[in-house]
Amino acid sequence: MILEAKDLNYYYQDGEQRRYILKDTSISFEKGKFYTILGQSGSGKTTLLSLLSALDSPHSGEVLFNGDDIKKIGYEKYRRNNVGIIFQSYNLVPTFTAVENVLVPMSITENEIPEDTKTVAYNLLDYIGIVKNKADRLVNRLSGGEQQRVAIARALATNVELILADEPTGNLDEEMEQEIIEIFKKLAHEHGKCVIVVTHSNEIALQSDQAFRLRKGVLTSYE
Ligand SMILES: Nc1ncnc2c1ncn2[C@@H]1O[C@H](COP(=O)(O)OP(=O)(O)OP(=O)(O)O)[C@@H](O)[C@H]1O
Repeated sequence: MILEAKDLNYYYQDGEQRRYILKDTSISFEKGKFYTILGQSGSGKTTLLSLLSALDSPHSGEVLFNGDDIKKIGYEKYRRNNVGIIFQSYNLVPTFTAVENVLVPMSITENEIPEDTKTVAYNLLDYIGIVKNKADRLVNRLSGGEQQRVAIARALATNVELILADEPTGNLDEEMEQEIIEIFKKLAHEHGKCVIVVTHSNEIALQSDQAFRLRKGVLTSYE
């Protein structure tokens, strides 16, 4: 098991009341599989993803990466070395080119990466479908689908085994959505990554190896 969440509780205080977004939520993930977590808007998908990626911490419960509590690994260290995150709104640096965006995580990771980082970054972008002349363009001069690809390449840049994505095709048309889904499948099935996508799209859920549904703070298997 590469990633495990155990009895996660997360709530907002509403006057005297606690409004639970996650209630005793447990879930586990293996390498080589493409997972989806399906839920309606406001169901807590982003919250769950932010706990799995150490962008936030639960009120109780724990997240284990390869059996180690990510709190013990250190949230920052875990983010720097173990997980690639793809955000709904890409979160790219707009004043950087595509290749410069991919170089950012490479400059801060402690993972072993080849010395010629620029070549690695260009190759990664090319693999994801961003050719050289687009790789040298400022990211805000690229289309939404292209920016999403750059965000995927950036998430892969530190050679992590775990990829987490928040509604990664939310801003894309159907054709582009399918291309991105194919990339996720390939990363899981050909490169052995663990890919976890939160989404409200049934279409993506149907194409994943395993799907869960999040509703009222409770996770169930989605058939
Ligand atoms: N600071 C806050 N105070 C109170 N409630 C909050 C706060 N931030 C988020 N929430 C609520 O927590 C719930 C879960 O939010 P979350 O962003 O995890 O949902 P989501 O499933 O990702 O939704 P979407 O698909 O719309 O992005 C929502 O009902 C939201 O209104």
